[in-house]
Amino acid sequence: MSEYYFELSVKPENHYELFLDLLESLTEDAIEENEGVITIRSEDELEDFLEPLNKFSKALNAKCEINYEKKESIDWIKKYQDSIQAVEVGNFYVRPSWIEEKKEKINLLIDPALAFGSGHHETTSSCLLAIDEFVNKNDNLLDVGTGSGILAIAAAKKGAIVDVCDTDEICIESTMSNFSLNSEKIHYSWVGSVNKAEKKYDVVVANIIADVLVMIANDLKNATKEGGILILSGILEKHEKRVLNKFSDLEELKIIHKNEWVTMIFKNIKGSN
Ligand SMILES: C[S@@+](CC[C@H](N)C(=O)[O-])C[C@H]1O[C@@H](n2cnc3c(N)ncnc32)[C@H](O)[C@@H]1O
Repeated sequence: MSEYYFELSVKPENHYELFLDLLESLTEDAIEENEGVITIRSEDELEDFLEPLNKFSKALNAKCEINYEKKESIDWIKKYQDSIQAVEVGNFYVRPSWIEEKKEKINLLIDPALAFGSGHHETTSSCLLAIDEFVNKNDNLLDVGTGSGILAIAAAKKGAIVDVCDTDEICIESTMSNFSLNSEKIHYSWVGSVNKAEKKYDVVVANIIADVLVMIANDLKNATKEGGILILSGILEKHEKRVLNKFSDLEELKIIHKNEWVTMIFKNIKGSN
């Protein structure tokens, strides 16, 4: 891509079609027509067009505004990539593929796609901190509402055996591709929710909104082993009490507040609801 391009714009007050015909005969570059202005952009200089245009205007006795500029090119892909930053959360470093790894961190490679979960949101980063603290090697973990798969990948990097589910099929596809980007394996995945879980887990993590967490509370507890850990997030402070009440039969281990978002970590002391 060149550093510069050239832009010629022509705004005839009359004989618009004749000017358009002339420019079409002069160039093979694309011509843009917008509100009476004809514009040509090219990586090649367009200076040679000025003389014929001026002569044409004179011959027609037409009034015509002509502007010619050299402009700096914008690398849109680079601009987009620069707008996406890596984020450090505890021992994790979440980064897109075009940002260099940090050798001293647990790198999570997540390329931004359609699914939620880049690590920048407070709920995701709080869950990452909880995973770092409460997930151990060989734990069986279920990520409910996996989105991009970021939490499941973090757990897999800590040596957990991970299952994922999401009600949105696109998220499962996105999770699969992010797992292969990270050279990690999903043990089992399904489209749907926690009610379809076929076993109990050492750790269940669910970063979904408060209303849904309350609605599926019994299924979340059922999927967590006795003595297992349940990590809940996606809860706005105004819903904190309601969610705490719904899970009051569990032992509260930790509550993380980040801005207006709350993340709760419980131990399942009964093994079921
Ligand atoms: C806020 S995103 C969380 C993504 C990722 N786990 C993270 O922490 O960044 C919530 C995800 O939950 C999914 N979801 C919503 N309701 C669900 C339900 N009842 N069961 C399972 N997944 C659900 C959504 O499709 C979405 O991908």
